[in-house]
Amino acid sequence: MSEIFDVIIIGGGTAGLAALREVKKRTHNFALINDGPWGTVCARVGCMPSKLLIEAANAFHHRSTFEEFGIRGAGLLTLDITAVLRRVRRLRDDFVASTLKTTDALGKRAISGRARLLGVDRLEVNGRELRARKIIIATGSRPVVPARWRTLGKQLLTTDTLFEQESLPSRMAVIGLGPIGVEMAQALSRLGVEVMAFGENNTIAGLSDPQINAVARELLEREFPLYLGEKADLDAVDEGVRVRSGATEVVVDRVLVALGRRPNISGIGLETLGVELNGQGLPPVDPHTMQVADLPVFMAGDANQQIPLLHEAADGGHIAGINATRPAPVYFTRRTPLAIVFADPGIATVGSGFQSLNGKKILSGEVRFEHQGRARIGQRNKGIMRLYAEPESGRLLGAEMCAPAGEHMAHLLALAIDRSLTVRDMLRLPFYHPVLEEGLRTALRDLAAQLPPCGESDLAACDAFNADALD
Ligand SMILES: Cc1cc2nc3c(=O)[nH]c(=O)nc-3n(C[C@H](O)[C@H](O)[C@H](O)COP(=O)(O)OP(=O)(O)OC[C@H]3O[C@@H](n4cnc5c(N)ncnc54)[C@H](O)[C@@H]3O)c2cc1C
Ligand SMILES: NC(=O)c1ccc[n+]([C@@H]2O[C@H](COP(=O)([O-])OP(=O)(O)OC[C@H]3O[C@@H](n4cnc5c(N)ncnc54)[C@H](O)[C@@H]3O)[C@@H](O)[C@H]2O)c1
Repeated sequence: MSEIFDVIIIGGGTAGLAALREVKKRTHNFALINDGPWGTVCARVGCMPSKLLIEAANAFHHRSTFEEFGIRGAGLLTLDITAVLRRVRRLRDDFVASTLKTTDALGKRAISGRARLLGVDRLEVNGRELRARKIIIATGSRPVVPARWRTLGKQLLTTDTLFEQESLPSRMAVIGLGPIGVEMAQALSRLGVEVMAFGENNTIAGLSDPQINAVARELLEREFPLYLGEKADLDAVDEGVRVRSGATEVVVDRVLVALGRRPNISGIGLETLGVELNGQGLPPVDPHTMQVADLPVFMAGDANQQIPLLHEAADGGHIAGINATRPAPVYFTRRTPLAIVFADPGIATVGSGFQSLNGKKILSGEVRFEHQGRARIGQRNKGIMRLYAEPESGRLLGAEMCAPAGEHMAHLLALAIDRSLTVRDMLRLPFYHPVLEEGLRTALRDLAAQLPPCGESDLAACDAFNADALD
């Protein structure tokens, strides 16, 4: 007779750990199975090491503002790239260790091995069959690398291998300009690598508003060339790797491939669940319960390909963990959409992005940061933010931006959208002076000018001075 667990979680990443946190509260009869290294993609090879590299790159890049501030000698500063990468790994190891505390404490209930489903209540791992009343699939995702490109060997990097490098080459191509490509291309360029970036689409970093995209492109192009609108292809040549994209052909030392990520579902036996799988081999998953069809099976995190972001993986795992330990699933309302790309200026989409409002009647308000007072003070006066609102009510619906302090502005806007605040509600809030958020207020005023006027006794009607020092 094989063992019967209340819950088996497959995948010890962020979604799996979030599920575990909930499952543990309700039963001790569970198992967590993880294939490959423990420690989560986020901490090992994702969010954390990428942000570590970006911070070092931006710190070095700030020397370009020193002369204007009156600080001399910036040209004498040098970069010890080996030390930069060593720090990335040192802090990365610390972050990984923080996640291992949870799984190390599980003892025999943490199983290292590759799980394969045998049905809705059975799976196989390390040649052993386990049974479970409920199963949570949280197997994450991995970088897409075309089979033909794999022959490039060590000349081809992904974010799985980038942070393990001891040094960086002189010339690199970054292929794919989604969030990963944009973040890493800018960081590598700021760390002194000659970067050439290729994207098959004309839009970058997940943006959909053409005006924001145009500004983001223009700002990045000041730092390194972007070749957009054509699929890139690679070949090994004597001098390195040849990248071809439309009429462009360049030879580089190494290539960072950032073509997207694919759910880890091949060979895990989803076909044994007895539900129809879509073209990508995925079963139907309710984003409010994380349940797979009406089965005692749940699927969370990057594995279900719904919203491949850390906080969404954590939420999905949380929901799956609760629902896998209840007789009937609870329906959860998901958070206001928020996606941030840690470029400089910061790129973000909040609430409904421009594309999702396509065809709907909306008002848009805009600010450009060239003349914004605080941004000029800090030499950060680049970028644009556009807000979208409902014409009748003035309710904020969404925003896209490539703006200084974009990650913080995006959170403020997410709060406003989540609370269904209107443009006037927001203009009634305090804006300290001089702060970058006054730029956000300018965009709100742009929207307010398109709405029916409010009364004189309402501070929301407070106009701009049209003076850089005061707005
Ligand atoms: C470079 C990079 C930067 C990122 N930056 C950000 C960011 O700044 N902000 C943000 O929100 N998101 C970011 N992300 C995305 C974020 O990291 C992911 O959305 C998140 O880590 C997904 O967590 P998960 O639990 O679904 O998967 P994972 O953490 O990948 O966990 C899945 C686990 O399941 C294991 N597994 C797979 N198959 C099996 C099997 N058959 N049996 C047992 N175990 C299996 C895997 O080995 C893995 O350990 C970034 C991602 C990358 C790659
Ligand atoms: N800051 C963040 O929140 C953050 C950072 C990094 C990653 N992530 C998450 O990780 C996921 C994966 O990121 P990603 O940037 O790898 O994927 P992505 O799918 O967003 O972007 C990949 C891009 O590569 C392009 N591409 C594909 N083949 C190509 C080719 N041959 N030549 C040129 N371009 C090609 C695609 O058109 C696409 O635009 C994202 O969806 C995101 O959710 C988030």
